Parts: sequence; structure tokens; C-alpha cells
Amino acid sequence: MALYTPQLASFKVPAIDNEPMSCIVNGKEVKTGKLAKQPMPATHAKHLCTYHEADQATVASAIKGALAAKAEWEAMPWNDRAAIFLKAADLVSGKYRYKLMAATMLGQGKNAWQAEIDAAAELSDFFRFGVKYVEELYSQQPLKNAPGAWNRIEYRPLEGFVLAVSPFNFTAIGGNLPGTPALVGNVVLWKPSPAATYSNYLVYKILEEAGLPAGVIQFVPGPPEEVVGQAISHPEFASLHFTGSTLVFKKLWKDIAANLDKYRSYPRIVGETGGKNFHLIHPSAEIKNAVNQSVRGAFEYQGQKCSALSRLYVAASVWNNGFKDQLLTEVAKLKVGPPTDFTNFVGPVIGRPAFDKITGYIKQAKEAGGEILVGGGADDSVGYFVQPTVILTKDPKSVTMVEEIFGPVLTVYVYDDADYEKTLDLIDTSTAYALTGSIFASDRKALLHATNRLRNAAGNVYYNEKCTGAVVGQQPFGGARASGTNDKAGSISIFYRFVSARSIKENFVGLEDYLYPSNLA
Ligand SMILES: NC(=O)c1ccc[n+]([C@@H]2O[C@H](COP(=O)([O-])OP(=O)(O)OC[C@H]3O[C@@H](n4cnc5c(N)ncnc54)[C@H](O)[C@@H]3O)[C@@H](O)[C@H]2O)c1
Ligand SMILES: N[C@@H](CCC=O)C(=O)O
Repeated sequence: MALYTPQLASFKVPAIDNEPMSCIVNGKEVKTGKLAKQPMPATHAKHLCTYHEADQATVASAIKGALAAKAEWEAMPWNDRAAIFLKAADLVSGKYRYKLMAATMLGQGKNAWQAEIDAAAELSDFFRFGVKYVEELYSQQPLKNAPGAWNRIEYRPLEGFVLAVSPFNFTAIGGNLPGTPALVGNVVLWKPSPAATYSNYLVYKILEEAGLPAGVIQFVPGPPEEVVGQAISHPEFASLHFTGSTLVFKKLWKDIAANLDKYRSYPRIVGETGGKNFHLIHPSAEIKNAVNQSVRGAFEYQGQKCSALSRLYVAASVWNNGFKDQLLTEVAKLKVGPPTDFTNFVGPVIGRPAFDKITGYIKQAKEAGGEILVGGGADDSVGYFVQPTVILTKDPKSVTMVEEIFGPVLTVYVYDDADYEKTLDLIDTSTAYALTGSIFASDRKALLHATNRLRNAAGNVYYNEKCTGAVVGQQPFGGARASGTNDKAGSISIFYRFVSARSIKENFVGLEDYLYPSNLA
């Protein structure tokens, strides 16, 4: 999909305060007694909407309704199921493009460019490429048939229901987590993030307008522990499709294990989680490109991408010969403010807890001897704004080089050119994560050497390009170690996790005798 359409220049973000919104169970809005607000990060004084949260009875009825919708959804011809998602993709990139973008800008604090990448381009790509991948999956059939026999594979949806638990930071991931299992015939209970409820609600409404039958996806915003806990302890729970923090994913995995004896099948657990992503700047790197890519990688969407650049390893020869000056000059120029002013590059972070956590890390880094080279400030008087911050550390294992911050904070470690091999070891071993990383070098041997040495340090690797911005269909996305199950969103691989294949052999030739030739001697 083409990005940044000309109309965007005159795009007026519509007012979307107080849109009606609630849980949607069996296609109907459910008004419960429990109300919640999604705060607006750029103003925090207002809110986008008040919505009804799922209570226990709502979750129970959503699960029951999903299971009731299952037989018909499974039996729907593939072409009809595919048509719904293709229609939804057209609505996302067409009729609802600006509304989705506005919801993502105001509700999640993205600037217009980032909102278009996410809510329009990536979401419609997930749906369109999803259809292509499922076509490919279904057409994968045994290559061999013995004479008189026919083999085939049926890609059944899972027995029971899938639980999709989505993060705040990508509207597209919100749509993809329930969309992927639903596309292959599953029914899904979708618990969105409380910080992205409005945009996610719109995604649900778009699927509904595209023809998704009532009950196939149940939209149940609500208190995370309660809603998720209730779903996980249900005997028909079949799978978790999660994206979010490592801590929460590990907890949910343990909760699932504790309930294992209740389930009919071993649940499929798919989780894409945190990152501590790196740029490695080799002595042969082209400086201007490495600087610009680092600025985008670290500060786009306030560093609130799982893939955001967070630890930067720069050769001393490069750092002292222009890299440092260019980096600091560019970061100091970044304009910070609400996304409604299109000249702002950096917007608000998602909310009070994120603001406190990020500023807490900056404080810790200072106390541990880190030098703030630029930024370091923050302002929560109106909205949650953290200045883009660059910290220089002499300790490559200091806290901001190791832990996920999820904010506009970049820590730099300058290595002696002679210590290149040691630096590769540091990158590989100093964090628990392995999501994304980039190597900047004009020496091709150096690129290949680092790629081999860092084989398990990232699921997505880039050469001379920032470590964010994976595109559906081009760079399948995900990481291993503490970063997730690496099932690769935006590729065919993920669909295997939500089907349970059945092999069927049909015999056309009757057996004349049960004895083997060896028995006849
Ligand atoms: N690897 C990836 O593809 C990827 C993509 C996007 C975001 N992320 C990660 O997501 C995190 C940021 O998103 P977030 O702040 O929404 O994450 P989060 O873990 O706080 O929340 C994710 C989801 O889990 C729910 N949740 C939170 N606590 C829960 C609990 N105790 N029990 C049950 N459910 C609970 C939330 O309501 C939300 O729906 C970062 O760590 C980021 O790296 C990873
Ligand atoms: N597609 C995104 C990953 C989503 C993480 O939050 C990227 O590569 O930047």
C-alpha cells in the first residue's frame, strides 16, 4: 500500500471523544456495570471514550457464543472466509483509513506517518497477505501417492477457542492477533490492551462490516488478569496468541501449565515479546546513514516499538570522527509534541506508568555514572512527554544497556576498534532478548562475520538499515530467547500454529490376502 497519501497533508484529525463503545459479544454491544476510560496520552486530561468492560458473566457468555459459532465458521468455504478478510483489508486502506489513523494518533500517540504505517498499511497487509499464505498452506499436500491410494492433508482449526491478548503499540497487531487464527477457521476471544481499546474496537467493527459472522471474534476489553485468567482456566481453551511484555507472557505460560490437566489438547502458545535491540557500528560504516538510521530506529514512535533501537555499539574511530557530533545534533533537533501538530516527530509515551518507568531508567543511568549527552528531561504537565535522550555509558552491562525501557532512550557504548570481537560477544550475551539488530559496515566481510557471530542474537537482522520497520510479506517478524516463540508474524509460518493437521489416506484397491509374501515360503 502506498504510504503518505497527498491528502494526508490536509488531513484534519477528527474529534473522536466519547464515541460509544463496549464489549461485543455475539455481534452485540454488551453494556456491563463496569466502566473504564482509555486515556489520551497527549493530553491525559481528556479521554477518548468511556467503555463497558467485560465482567465474569460477559466473558463466560463470550466463550459460549464463540464455541456456538465454531461449526458454521469452520464449515464456511475457504473462498468466502478469504473474501471477508480481503474486504476488511479494503475497508482498512480505503473507507476507514483516516478514522483508524486518527484513533491511533490520538489514542496511542503516533504521529501521522507512523499511524499510517501501522493502522492503514500494516493492518491491511496482514489481512491480504494472510489470505495468500493460507491459500499456500491449504495447497501443501503430500507429493507421493502409492498406486491405488490417494493422500491428502486437512488443515483443521484447533478444537476449542483461541485467546488473543494484544499490546497497545500497534493497531495492526491488535487486528492480526485475532485475525490470524480466525482466518484458518478458529473462533477467538480477543482481549485488547486498555490503552488501545478505541482503535481496536474500530478494527472489530470493520471486520463486522466486511461480513465476519457474529461470535467468530468476541471483543472483550476488561481487567487483564480477570479476563485472561477466566479464559485460560476454561476447559475449551486451545491456544494463546499473545504479543506484549516478556514478564506477562512468562506468567501466562506458567498459568497455562498449571491448568494443563483441564484441557482437551496441549494448548498452542504463541507469544512475541520484548526486545533490547542493537545497532553495531563497524569502523567501515558510512556515518551519515548510520546516524540517520539510528535516530529513526531509537526515536520513532518514542521508542515504543518492540524492535526499537536501545543499545548502540560504536567503534571509537567512528564515534570520534563525526558520528557523535552528528547524532547529538540530530537528536537535539527532534521536535516533541502532540501528534495533532504534524511537524512533531516525537509524541507522548503511552501513559503514566510508562512515563514513570522511562524517567526512572534515566535517573538510574545517571546515578550509575551514565552521561546524558542530550535530552534527559520530561514533562507530564499536559500529556506524557519524554525528551529523546542519549546516554553514554562506560559499562556495557549497565541497566539501560540490558533491560527493555520501551521509551525514547538510547544508550551508547563506544568500543575500542581493537575490541571488535569482544563487542560481538557482549552483544550476544549481555541481554536476555533476541529480537532485532542491525550491522552497519561497508566492508562486506565484516557484515557476514558479525552475522555469523550473532546468529542467535536476533530474529530480524538488518544491514545498513535501522532495526525497526519490518514489513509484512518482506521481513517475517519475531525473535527467540526472551523475545518470544519466533513464529514469525507476517509469514506463512504463523498459520501452522493455529491448525491441527489431519492426514487422510484413501485406498481404492481391495486387499486380496492378509498374508505377506514372506509368509508363503
Ligand atoms: N515481539 C513483538 O512482536 C512485539 C510487538 C509489539 C509489542 N511487543 C512488546 O509488548 C510490550 C509493550 O506492550 P504492552 O505494554 O501492551 O505490554 P503488556 O505486557 O503490558 O500488555 C500486553 C497485553 O497483556 C495484557 N496483560 C497485562 N498484564 C496482564 C496480566 N497480568 N494478566 C493477563 N494479561 C495481562 C494487557 O492488558 C495487554 O492486552 C513490550 O514489551 C514490547 O516489546 C512485542
Ligand atoms: N513491525 C514492527 C514490529 C512491531 C513491534 O512493536 C517493526 O519491525 O518495527
